[in-house]
This record gives sequence, C-alpha cells and structure tokens, in this order.
Amino acid sequence: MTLEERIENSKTSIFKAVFPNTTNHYDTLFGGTAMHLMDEVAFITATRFSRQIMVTVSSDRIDFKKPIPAGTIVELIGKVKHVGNTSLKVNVEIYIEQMYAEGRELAVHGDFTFVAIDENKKPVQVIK
Ligand SMILES: CCCCCCCCCCCCCCCC(=O)SCCNC(=O)CCNC(=O)[C@H](O)C(C)(C)COP(=O)(O)OP(=O)(O)OC[C@H]1O[C@@H](n2cnc3c(N)ncnc32)[C@H](O)[C@@H]1OP(=O)(O)O
Repeated sequence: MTLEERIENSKTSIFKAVFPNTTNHYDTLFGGTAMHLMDEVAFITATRFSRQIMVTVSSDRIDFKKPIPAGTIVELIGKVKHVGNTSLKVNVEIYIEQMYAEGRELAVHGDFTFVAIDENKKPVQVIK
C-alpha cells in the first residue's frame, strides 16, 4: 500500500450528539471537552495508520471558530498530515450538523503530534 493509501485508509470519523452534560453556561460545548474528543480521534487515527504504540507529544494551535450549541451533532475527522521519523502529525476538524436540517459547518480545527514508542517507552521509527 502506498503512503497516500494508508493515510486515506486511516482517516477516522467520530460522531457525537452534544448533550447538556457536555456544555457550559453559554449552552455550548466545553472547549476542554472538544479538546478531549480531538485528542481521542487523533490518537485513533495515528494508531490505525501505524498499528504501533503512540503517545501524544504535542498539540499545535487549536482554533475555535464557531460555538457548538447543545442539541447539535458533531463529526470529528482525523487525518494524518505528516509522517516524520518517530513522530506523525494528525489534523483534526470538528464539524457541526443540525439534527433536523441538512448542512454542516467547520467549527474547530487543530493538529496533534504523536510519537511511536517501544516497550521501554523510547521513541521508535514510524513504520512507513
Ligand atoms: C472508562 C472511560 C475512560 C474514558 C477515557 C477516554 C479517554 C479518551 C482520550 C483518548 C486520548 C488518547 C490519547 C492517548 C495518548 C496519551 O494519552 S499519551 C499520554 C500523554 N503523553 C505522554 O505522556 C508522553 C510523554 N512524553 C514522552 O514520553 C516523551 O517526550 C516521548 C513522547 C517518548 C518522546 O521522547 P523524546 O526523548 O522527547 O523524543 P525525541 O527523540 O526528542 O523526539 C521524538 C520525536 O518527537 C518529536 N517531538 C518531540 N517533542 C515535540 C514537540 N513538542 N512538538 C512536536 N514534535 C515533537 C521530535 O521532533 C521527534 O520527531 P521525529 O523527527 O523523530 O519524527
């Protein structure tokens, strides 16, 4: 399989309904909850790409462009954007969908970097 095919195959989506237990006093999704979900989808993407033990080493700037209201559906999409020596970078986007209308809009995006580690927790080469 080519690198491009592996990247495409490891693209990962998670859908969530935004229920009130995940929202703040503005009735929108907590930023920290959004980041938790982003780390999770990025981790799954990195793991599905490499099938190696991966740990988060860094998150780049995360832009919250639109509030995510309670009562909507969100889709998180993770995609590998760069493969280094022992690390790889995953881009994550969160889209908002209304429950009872078509259409979606990009609300949040950011990048997460993971390092492949061995049984001694030391960095190892990402298998390309
Ligand atoms: C029951 C219900 C439960 C529900 C529950 C749900 C939970 C749902 C959440 C799921 C979420 C899952 C997420 C799991 C993943 C963790 O949670 S992992 C836990 C958090 N992460 C850690 O603890 C990692 C701690 N850090 C380390 O152990 C070490 O720094 C590492 C990662 C082994 C790297 O070691 P190092 O000696 O610093 O490595 P070094 O050789 O300098 O660099 C290695 C590579 O990393 C890159 N790098 C290093 N630092 C950086 C940096 N700051 N920025 C970018 N790249 C960097 C280097 O450039 C290098 O890249 P390559 O050129 O080789 O490609």
